[in-house]
Amino acid sequence: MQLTKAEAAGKIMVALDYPTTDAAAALVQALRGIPCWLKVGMQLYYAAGPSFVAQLKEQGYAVFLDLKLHDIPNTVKGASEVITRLGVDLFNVHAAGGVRMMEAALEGVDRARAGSAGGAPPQVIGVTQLTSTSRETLNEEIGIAGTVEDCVVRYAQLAHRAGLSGVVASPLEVQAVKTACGRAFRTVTPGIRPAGAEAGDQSRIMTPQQALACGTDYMVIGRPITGAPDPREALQSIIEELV
Ligand SMILES: O=c1ccn([C@@H]2O[C@H](COP(=O)(O)O)[C@@H](O)[C@H]2O)c(=O)[nH]1
Repeated sequence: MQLTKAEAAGKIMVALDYPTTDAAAALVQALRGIPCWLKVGMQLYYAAGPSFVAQLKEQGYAVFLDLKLHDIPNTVKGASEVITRLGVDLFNVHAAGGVRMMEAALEGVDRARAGSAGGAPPQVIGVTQLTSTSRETLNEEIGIAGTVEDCVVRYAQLAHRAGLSGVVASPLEVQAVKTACGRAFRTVTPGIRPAGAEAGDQSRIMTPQQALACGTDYMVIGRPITGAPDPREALQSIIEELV
């Protein structure tokens, strides 16, 4: 599939993993005009809170709030209701919480929407196995037998059954997830490393080009951009690789 630069940028979610609003705002400023998504994870959200999310939305960005909810259904429902009111485009819950918990997240979205003036609801996706998890960790520490792919597909099927829009998985599992849950079921893939970049704590990785060839819908990319001497240039060169 031939992508335009704007389409390629729209597949990239830049992970704003920073400890302060100022540091995150500086990165956002550096990327100005590139129509990528922005991902706010735990570190930045705990530091900056809802007001920073609101600022990103005011600037016109599509925002993925990556808080990975995992609690009893009633608590997840309440948190999802509040998150929906923030106006984010996408948020996630752990598929390991089970079907009922994931359904509760969607009920929270519906409850927020019932009292609102409208606008598109956020999509909710399920985290399968973290991209830092290797087969050894899965089998020997966590105690789940079988391959990582088997486990990811099982969790994806639970998320699908609950009615979620897709999952977070590594690009290595995209094809298996699509086969099991259908092409419309979204895959959001961290574990992206341009050729030569350090894997760091990520275990299941692919280059942006490989991930695109596997059919990923969105690529989450943090340190290869945020840790680069020129983050804007780093993002642009990834986009060039995809067109
Ligand atoms: O399985 C998962 C789920 C979430 N993440 C998040 O994605 C980014 C990846 O950052 P890099 O610097 O490109 O490794 C980060 O915010 C994680 O919290 C993930 O990596 N794996």
